Amino acid sequence: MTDPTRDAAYALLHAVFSKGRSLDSALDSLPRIEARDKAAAHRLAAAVLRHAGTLDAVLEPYLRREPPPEIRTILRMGAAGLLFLGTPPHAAVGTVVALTRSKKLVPFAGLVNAVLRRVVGAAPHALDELDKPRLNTPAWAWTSWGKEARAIATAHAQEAPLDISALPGFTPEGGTALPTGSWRFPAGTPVAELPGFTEGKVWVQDAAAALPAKLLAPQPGERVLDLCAAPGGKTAQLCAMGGDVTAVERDKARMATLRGNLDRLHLKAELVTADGTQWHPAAPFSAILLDAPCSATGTVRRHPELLHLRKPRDIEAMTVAQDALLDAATQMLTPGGRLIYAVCSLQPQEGPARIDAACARLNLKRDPLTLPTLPEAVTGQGDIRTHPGLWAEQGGMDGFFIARLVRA
Ligand SMILES: C[S@@+](CC[C@H](N)C(=O)[O-])C[C@H]1O[C@@H](n2cnc3c(N)ncnc32)[C@H](O)[C@@H]1O
Repeated sequence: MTDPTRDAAYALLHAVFSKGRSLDSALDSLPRIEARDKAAAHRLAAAVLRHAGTLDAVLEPYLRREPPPEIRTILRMGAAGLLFLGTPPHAAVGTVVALTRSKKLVPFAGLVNAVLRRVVGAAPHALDELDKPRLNTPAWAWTSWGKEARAIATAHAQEAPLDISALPGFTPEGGTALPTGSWRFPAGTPVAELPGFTEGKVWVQDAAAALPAKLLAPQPGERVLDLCAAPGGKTAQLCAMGGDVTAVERDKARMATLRGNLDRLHLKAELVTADGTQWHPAAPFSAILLDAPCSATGTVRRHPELLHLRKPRDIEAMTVAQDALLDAATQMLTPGGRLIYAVCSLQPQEGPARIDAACARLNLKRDPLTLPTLPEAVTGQGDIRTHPGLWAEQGGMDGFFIARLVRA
């Protein structure tokens, strides 16, 4: 017998590995199945993506030659069930052998059965000697993360907690108050069950993602530009702080999501659907938030497919877009005005290197930041760099790079 969970998990992994799709978009296009099966399939696919390097190292001694990619996926699924999800051996092996047959890979069913039975035998100590963080991280990413690489990669083994931001004056019951002002709930908490969600008092936003708008600190009534705005977590913060916010977003569908999010929170901003590198405001702004598109390597805990899909050349391509947006934002800034640049990336090319280049090319200078509630995130240059290994005991946080610039 095959089962709906294994079928759906295989479909998710096929979409990621063979079609380069994100896990979220693959989940959206699954055929209709029970919510419980869908959640279990998501958990299994995410475990394979998070631990793929470790799973391959466990399987390696039992494979005489490279199996077809479909069989490697099936073996990883069986081993992930056994080693990371506590699936009983007969179920972990039996279901993926049945899956192998149902995918018309019958000649490999014996191999899958034999290899996974060896893993069952080795299971109690199969992971003991392995350098799991290193095995699960591509070499280019590990090298680029410098001395924090091990802490970051270790944190990637866990699902991220659910953080929220709340409107001023609202206290989300049952949440843990974080020093930076966000509220934390355990991973897997259903969003609709969050206190204040249906009343439009809170929105989902990682603790690190909440920092850029706080660091821009708009004055009540100040005209503020949010240049890459959707889905609008930071727009909501800027509005809630009393800013007179203009939110620009290029993608129509994402702008519709932003509009829905602001409506739910009863917040108002001027919404402009436009390419931020082409749009010209009627008057310049004294405060701009540029939360630029990026490789998103700071969000691997939430999107474990990212390290399988991203390649170094994608990061180079992002820096071109980031420079163009920095050029455009500078043109929209009043003399003496401040610009917060943020990316949810751990890659130095998308962070400090973009700011060094902007200061050399444009009429801008770095204005060093302080962050008394998270001093360990402040770099020697006065930028902020968070990563999932910070506050590790409390569940970590997304990786963000944030810099403040002023126009001379
Ligand atoms: C990192 S996300 C922004 C997240 C958002 N600030 C928030 O807190 O919810 C980057 C956004 O920039 C948009 N974008 C990318 N290039 C753009 C451009 N040239 N002009 C305007 N928006 C752009 C993307 O569609 C995406 O929605």
